[in-house]
Amino acid sequence: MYARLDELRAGTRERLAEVRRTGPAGSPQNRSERDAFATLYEDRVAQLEAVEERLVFGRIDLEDDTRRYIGRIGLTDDEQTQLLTDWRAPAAQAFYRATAAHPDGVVRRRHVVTRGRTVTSVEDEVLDLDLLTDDDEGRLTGLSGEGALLAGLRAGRTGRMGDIVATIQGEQDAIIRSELGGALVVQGGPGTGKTAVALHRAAYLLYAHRRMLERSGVLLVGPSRTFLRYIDQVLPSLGETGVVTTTIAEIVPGVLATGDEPEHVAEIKGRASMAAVIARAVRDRQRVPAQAATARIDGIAVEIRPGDVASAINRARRQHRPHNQARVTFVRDMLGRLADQYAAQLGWEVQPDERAEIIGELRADRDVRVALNLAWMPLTPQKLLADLYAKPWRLASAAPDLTERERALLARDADAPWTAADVPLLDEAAELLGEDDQAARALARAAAEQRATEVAYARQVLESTGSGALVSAELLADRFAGSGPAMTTAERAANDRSWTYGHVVVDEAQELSAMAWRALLRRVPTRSLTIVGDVAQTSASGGARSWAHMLDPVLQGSWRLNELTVNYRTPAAVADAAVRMATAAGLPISPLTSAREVDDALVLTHATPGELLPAVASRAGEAVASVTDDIGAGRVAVVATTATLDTVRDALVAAGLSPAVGQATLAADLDAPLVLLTPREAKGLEFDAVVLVEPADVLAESAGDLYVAMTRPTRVLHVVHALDLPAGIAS
Ligand SMILES: Nc1ncnc2c1ncn2[C@@H]1O[C@H](COP(=O)(O)OP(=O)(O)OP(=O)(O)O)[C@@H](O)[C@H]1O
Repeated sequence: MYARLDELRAGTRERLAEVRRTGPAGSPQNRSERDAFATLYEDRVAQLEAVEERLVFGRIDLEDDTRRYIGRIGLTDDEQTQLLTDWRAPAAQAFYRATAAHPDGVVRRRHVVTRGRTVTSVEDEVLDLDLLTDDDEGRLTGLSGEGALLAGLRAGRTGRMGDIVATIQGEQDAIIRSELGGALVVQGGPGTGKTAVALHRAAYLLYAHRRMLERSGVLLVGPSRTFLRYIDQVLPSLGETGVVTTTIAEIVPGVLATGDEPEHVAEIKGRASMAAVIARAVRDRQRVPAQAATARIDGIAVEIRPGDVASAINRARRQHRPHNQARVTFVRDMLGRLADQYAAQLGWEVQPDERAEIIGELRADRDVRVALNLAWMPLTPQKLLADLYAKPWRLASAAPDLTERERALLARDADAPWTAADVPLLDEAAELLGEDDQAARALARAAAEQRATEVAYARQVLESTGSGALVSAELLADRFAGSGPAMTTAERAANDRSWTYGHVVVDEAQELSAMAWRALLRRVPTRSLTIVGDVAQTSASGGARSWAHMLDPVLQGSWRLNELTVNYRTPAAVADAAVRMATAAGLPISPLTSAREVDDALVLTHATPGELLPAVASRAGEAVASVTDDIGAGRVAVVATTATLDTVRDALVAAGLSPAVGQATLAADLDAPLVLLTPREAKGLEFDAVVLVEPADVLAESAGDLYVAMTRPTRVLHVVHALDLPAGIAS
């Protein structure tokens, strides 16, 4: 298999070199065509490089005496005989699904473990009952490929999530291969593989529906940049590089949300009722003046009269177009009325070209412009929202249903930085305002004609080179058309606010506010979604405690629920303590079975208030030393509330430990052996060992956060406390 892989790599590199050798000569059309082919081959080289580790991980022996090897990608030899079956192909499904009760034609399943290009072990499961010996009996139930699975789970954390293709379990496989259409919700407790499943599903859908998804693209939404960095190697290792990843805070291109704000302010901004507030704020910018204004053009006076403005506004609104586009109608209408006033004063019959001239003069007149702008202001989303927050009377008019106190909480300076919760509101505003798109529409018409020619040409090229399996004519035409380096679908989608994706995957979806859902659903009109999360791990006060409560209003009840129940991350003793705590705190937890036991996985340390911090430092030091001893590397996190973060850091530094701190050190934090995080920053991540500081403080902020913090470690949870332990932790 590796020999074949090497051949393919060499062949693709040769073709790439050849394309590059043709040099920069030729027409622009030739050049962009060459760039497009170069990108195509570069992508292929990158894909072939990325599958080096564990290229082959499985084999199934079938009833008809055939054998099928399962791996990261499909490989055929020169005669097109299948050497390796892509894990996503229908022919690979039995590898994940077959059980002794439903063997699906499989008599034996083999898990192959490799290091580099060497096979280090194989593990067989015999599914044909007739071939079983008594010793095998016990292995009929439980986890598939248990040895390979447990070895994978025991390995030290690297600070980056890895893929799980070799050991996907039955209940996970069913979700990964679930049909593309509709909204699929995956609920599961901590460590049940929701993130892993979401990523593998994205890779699966791109494989199974490539024609459809390669041009529209797949969007993956995660809770934070740290989290996106944590998972950023998984899709490339599965041979997929074209997925756009983002957070809600980054969903509007060009808007940088760097500001922070209290939870209760973000909660107000996330309410569904804010959609109506934004809509009213836009309408408020279409105003009839209290008095007429007068403008003088060449000594002739024209009046901008309230009655005229009112009727022009009504006519423009009847078009139901976005504010900035409807404004064009409003202005044209008003200029016509003013031209009539002007002409009536001339004393002669005005001819059409003279009338056009008058309109031109009126349009250029400063007083006319000011009066028309006051009546119907061209606006950007940023200007609308900044004015709304900065001017109490605007907010009072747009948000009559908020209390005075709530409105006061929203008040801020016009130049304050945007926060994450502002971004969906900006998106809402962008939708209602629209762009002034006259020029854009003319360009689009010309582009569409050009494109039809390009697609036809690309189809010809593909037919003559036989590259049809790698890329479609439409995609290749897109790349011909891009000037400079050929843009991929992902790059173009990420830069376009109004891009609509073929599928959207949302992780930690329980945190999304109603306004965030509106912004997201705008990007996937087909409602083809994978929504994963855990309603017990919610921390945002605008987030969900029940999927129905969150999703029914936005998806009109049209979604299907799947549950994951086996916890692959956390040792049983730690998971049990977390579940007891969560139950005592009344969280809506999912059933959770741990895949493994680890000795001494839960260590409780009680200290006096004065000794708390030294005890934390000493536990952290021990944890770093012990995971380093065990596995040569490893990751340890100290988790503490925001309020205590600084003192905890000082204590760690005083003890000679230098933790990377939370989101502030984005580049360093995931690779550092020791990090200091708040529970929210730790969400979605995992570590070998976690030192949890004063759980009662965490609980006081949010029970969901404590549940998250307790379920991050793969080996050991140290709980260090001076206050009483929250109920349930100590059994
Ligand atoms: N089938 C599997 N084979 C091997 N490892 C697995 C499997 N399923 C999950 N894991 C591992 O279990 C750990 C937890 O998975 P993941 O982070 O996807 O869980 P999660 O449900 O998203 O957790 P949380 O809700 O706590 O963030 C990861 O290290 C993942 O690689």
